[in-house]
Amino acid sequence: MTEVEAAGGRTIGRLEDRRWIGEERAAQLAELAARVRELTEAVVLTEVDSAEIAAVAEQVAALTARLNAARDQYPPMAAEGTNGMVRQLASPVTGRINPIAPPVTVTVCEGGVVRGEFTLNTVYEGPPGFVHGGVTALVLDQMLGLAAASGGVPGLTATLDMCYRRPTPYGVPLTVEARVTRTEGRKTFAEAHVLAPGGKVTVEATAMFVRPLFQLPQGTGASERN
Ligand SMILES: CCCCCCCC/C=C\CCCCCCCC(=O)SCCNC(=O)CCNC(=O)[C@H](O)C(C)(C)COP(=O)(O)OP(=O)(O)OC[C@H]1O[C@@H](n2cnc3c(N)ncnc32)[C@H](O)[C@@H]1OP(=O)(O)O
Repeated sequence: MTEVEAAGGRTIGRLEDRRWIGEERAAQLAELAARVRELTEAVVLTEVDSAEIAAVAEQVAALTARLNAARDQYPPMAAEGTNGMVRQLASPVTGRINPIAPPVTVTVCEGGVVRGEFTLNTVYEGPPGFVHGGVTALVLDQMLGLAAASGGVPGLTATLDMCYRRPTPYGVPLTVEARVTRTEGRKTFAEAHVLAPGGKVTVEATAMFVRPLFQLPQGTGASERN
């Protein structure tokens, strides 16, 4: 596969530089990421005393050092999913090995709808009691991009327009649905929304993706499962 370069010659990614990891290791890292997500929320919510906070900080630093004993400079990929798309295991949205990803579980449905299921915890709070709007924008951008990749032309986000209808609650199951509305040459237009329990739309988004002129690696993107 050829090197992928952005305008100006900056290398943005070479799939052959990535480690390709199997199901067993991906599942093990996903388990670790799940524990780190719990840790992250515990940090935000803890009420233990300051001596205990200092002791835990020391232990966490030691654990980080253990993981860094052998580390790569790029996140790993996993073997191809269906649709011939590479699974970006460390996506900040769908990547189950990435502790900052909720993660969103994605399904490509009949009729070109790409559906994501996820729950956000208190770590993602924006206005008190509700999800940060930048977090729903992140999720919507990814889902719109996946819709473009699976039903249109894969590309980079050129525009992303958000419309926040209602506050999005955290701690409850949320659904996001995205689909392509049209394609024009290198441009793919898509729309998406977030649904709270009961089916109320909380956020709507539209986006345009442009296939860049530099060569994209075959199958770059994420599949319907990570
Ligand atoms: C190793 C990875 C490789 C990439 C993998 C992609 C595959 C995806 C697969 C799976 C998806 C997974 C999910 C991902 C979801 C998350 C996506 C992100 O987070 S993307 C990061 C944020 N976005 C950027 O960083 C873009 C920065 N911008 C650019 O790089 C350029 O501006 C780009 C590529 C968008 C367009 O640049 P030009 O030089 O190729 O094209 P020009 O000639 O400027 O525009 C082409 C047409 O588009 C219009 N256009 C471009 N930008 C526009 C804009 N902002 N507003 C309106 N129109 C725009 C132009 O007017 C033109 O239209 P006319 O052909 O004349 O009709």
